[in-house]
Amino acid sequence: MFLSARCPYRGLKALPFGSRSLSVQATLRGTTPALRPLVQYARTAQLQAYYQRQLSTHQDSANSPNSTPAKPPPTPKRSILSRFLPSTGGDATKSASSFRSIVALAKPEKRPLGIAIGLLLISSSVSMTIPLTVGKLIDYFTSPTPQIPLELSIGQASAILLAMFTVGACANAGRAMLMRTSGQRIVARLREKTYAAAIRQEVEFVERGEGDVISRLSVDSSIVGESVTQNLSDGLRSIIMASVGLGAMFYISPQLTVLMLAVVPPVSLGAVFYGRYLKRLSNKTQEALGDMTKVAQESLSALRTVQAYNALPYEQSKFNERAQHVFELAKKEAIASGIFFGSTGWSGNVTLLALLGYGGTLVSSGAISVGDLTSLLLYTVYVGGGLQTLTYSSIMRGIGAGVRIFDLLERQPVIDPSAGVPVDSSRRGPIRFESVTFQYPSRREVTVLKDLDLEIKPGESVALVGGSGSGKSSVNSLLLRYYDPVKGKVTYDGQDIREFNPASWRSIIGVVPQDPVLFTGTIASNIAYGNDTATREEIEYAARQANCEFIWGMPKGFDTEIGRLSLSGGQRQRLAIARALLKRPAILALDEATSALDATSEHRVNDAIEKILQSRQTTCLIVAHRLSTIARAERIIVLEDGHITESGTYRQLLRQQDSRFRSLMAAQLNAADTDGPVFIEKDTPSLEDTTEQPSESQTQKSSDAVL
Ligand SMILES: Nc1ncnc2c1ncn2[C@@H]1O[C@H](COP(=O)(O)OP(=O)(O)OP(=O)(O)O)[C@@H](O)[C@H]1O
Repeated sequence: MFLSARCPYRGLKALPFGSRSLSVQATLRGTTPALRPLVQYARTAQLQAYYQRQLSTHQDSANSPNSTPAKPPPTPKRSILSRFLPSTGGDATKSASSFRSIVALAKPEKRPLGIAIGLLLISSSVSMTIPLTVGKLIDYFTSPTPQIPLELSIGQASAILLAMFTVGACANAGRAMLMRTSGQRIVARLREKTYAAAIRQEVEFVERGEGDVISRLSVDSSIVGESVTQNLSDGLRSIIMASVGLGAMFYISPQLTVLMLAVVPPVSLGAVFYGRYLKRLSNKTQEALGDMTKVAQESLSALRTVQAYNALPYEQSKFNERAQHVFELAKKEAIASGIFFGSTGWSGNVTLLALLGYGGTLVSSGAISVGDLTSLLLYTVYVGGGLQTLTYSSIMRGIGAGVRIFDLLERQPVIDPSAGVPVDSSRRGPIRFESVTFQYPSRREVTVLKDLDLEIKPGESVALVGGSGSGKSSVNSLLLRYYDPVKGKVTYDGQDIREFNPASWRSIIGVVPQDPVLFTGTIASNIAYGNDTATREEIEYAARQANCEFIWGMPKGFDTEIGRLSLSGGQRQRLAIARALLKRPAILALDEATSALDATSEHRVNDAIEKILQSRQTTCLIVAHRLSTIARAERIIVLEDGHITESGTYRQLLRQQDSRFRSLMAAQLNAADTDGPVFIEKDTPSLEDTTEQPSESQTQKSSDAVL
C-alpha cells in the first residue's frame, strides 16, 4: 500500500515514499560524520566491483595482447540512488548505473513524456476531487440546510462536475497513448542497441550464450521499457495522489490521518524485502528463459537431425525441464506477490476498519461530518491504491532486467570491431604465422596449435591437410580473427593483423566455410551478401566463375527466393564460392570447399579454384580433404596435433616413402577402394606413380579420396 525507499545500510529504518522521502534524501545528502564510514564503505565496494570487472575482462582477453589496457577506475558518482538500492558492493553500483541508464533512455522522449506528465497532472487532479465531491454530496443530501459552494444551483454544479470529469478522462486517454508510444519507442531503441552490441561481440561470446542474448533482446528490453514509462506514469500519479490525498486528509482530520499512517512502517518494510527478493528472482527468471530459448533454438534449427534420429521425446523432455524451471521461478514470484499483496491488502482493510471505528466516534461527537468521514475513507483508498500500483518491486524488476541489458551494452568485445587501422585492399604481402600457440577461450586446457610457424607468399596456394581435429580450421579462424593467438602472432605483409581494423581486414578475405550459410532472400542477394555495391553483371560473373550454372536453370534465375536449406549441399557451396569471389579477395580461405560436391560439381568447382590459383593474384589457404583439391595447391602442409609435420609439393610428399602425407592418402585411397564413388579426374597423380602421367583408373581412385 505504501511505497518505501530503502536506506542504504542494513538496519536503518525504511521510510515511506512521497513528500517525506524528499526530506530523507536531503538528510542523506548532507552526510553526517556518523554516516561517513558507511559512505566510505559504499565507495570501497564500488571500487572493488570495478576491479572485479576489470579482472574478468582481462581474463577474457588474455589471448588478446593488443587489447587496450584497462582505463583507471572512474571516481564513482555518489548518487542518492546508489544509497537506496538494495544489496551491497558491485550489485548496488550496477543497479544504480542501470537505473541511471534507464533514465537516460527516456531523455529523447522528453517532449512526449513532458506532455504526458502535464496530462497526468490534469487527470490526477480531477480524480482527487472525487472523494471531496462525494463527501460534499453526502453532506448536501443529509443536511437540513443544504448548501453548495459558490452559491451554485444543483444543475450548475452537476454540469461543472461533468465537464471536469470529461476533461479528466480525455487527459487520461492522451497520457496513456503518449506514454505507451514513448515506451515502445524506448523498447525499440533499446533492442536495436542491444542487437548492435551483441553482433559486435566476438563469436565465442555470442555462440556460447545465443539464447541468453535473444532473451535480453526480447524479454528484458520490454521489462526495461515498461519500467521507464509505466513506472514513471504510475509513480507520478502516486506522488500526486499521495501528496494531495494526505494534504486533504490532514485538512479534514489530523487525528484520523495519523492513525492511518500507522500502517506505513510495516508495509514499507515488507515492500523492501519483497522488492529485493523479486529483483533476484527476476534475474534468475531471465537467465532461465535464455536457457529455455537456447534449447528450443538448437533443436528447431536442427529439426531434420532431431526427426531423423527420432529424438523428439528427448528434445521435448530437455525443453520441458527448462520450461519447468522457468515455471518454478514464476511460481516463487507468484507466492511472494500473493503474500505481499495479500498482507498489504489486509493491512489496508484493517486500517479502513480502524478509521471507520474511530471516525464514527468523531462523527457522533460532532467533531467531523458524515461527508468528511466518507471523503477521508475514500482518500485512504485512493492513496493506498495509487501507491500500490507503483511498488518498490516493479522498479526493482526493471532495474534487474536493466542490469542484464546494460551489462551487454557496456561489454567491450575482446576483438573490437571498431579498433585498428584500415587495410588497403590493394596491399599484397606474405601471411605469416609466427610461433603461434592457440587455445579456445572456452577450453583453455587444450592447446590446439603449438608454436606454429607458417609462411604463405603472396599469390601462393597452400593446402592444409591432417587428421580430424588436428587444428586446420583453427588456422583459418585465426586468419579471420575470430580469435587471437594466445602466444605469437599472425602477420600480413609484415604487420601484425591485430593492428588492422577487423572489418577492414576481413574485407580482403573471401571465405568459403565448411557448411556455407544462406540467408532468406534471393540468390542474387545471397551472392552479394555484405557487398551492397555489386552490380548484376558482377554477381552473374562470380556465379559463372564458381560454376553455378544451376541458377540459370531456375525459373526466376537470380531472383529466385531461397530459404536457409532450400538448395543442395553442392549448390550451397558453389554459391558460397561465388559470394567469396565477388569480393575479389586478396586472400581466399577455403574450408573443405568441395567436400559436399558430387563428382561433376567438384570437377567444376575445382576448375574455378584452378582459375583463381593460376591467376596468382589471390593468396589461397585451403583446408582440403579431397585429393583432387590438395593436388592443385602449390604447397601442402601436413598438420598433426597442432604442429606442422611435413611441408612440400604434392609430388615431393608422395615421393617420401615414409611420409605422413603418403599414409594419410593411402588410408583414404583404401577407403575409396572399398566404398567411395569413383569418378574421373585427369590431372591428379596417384600414389603409385608420382613422376609419370597417372593412368585413368588410378586417378579415379585418388581423386575421390577424402581425408
Ligand atoms: N569453438 C571451439 N571451442 C572449443 N574447442 C574447439 C572449438 N572448435 C574446435 N575446437 C577443438 O579444437 C581442436 C581443433 O579443431 P579444428 O576444427 O581446428 O580441427 P580440424 O583439423 O579442422 O578438424 P576437422 O578436419 O575434423 O574439421 C579440436 O580438438 C576441436 O575439438
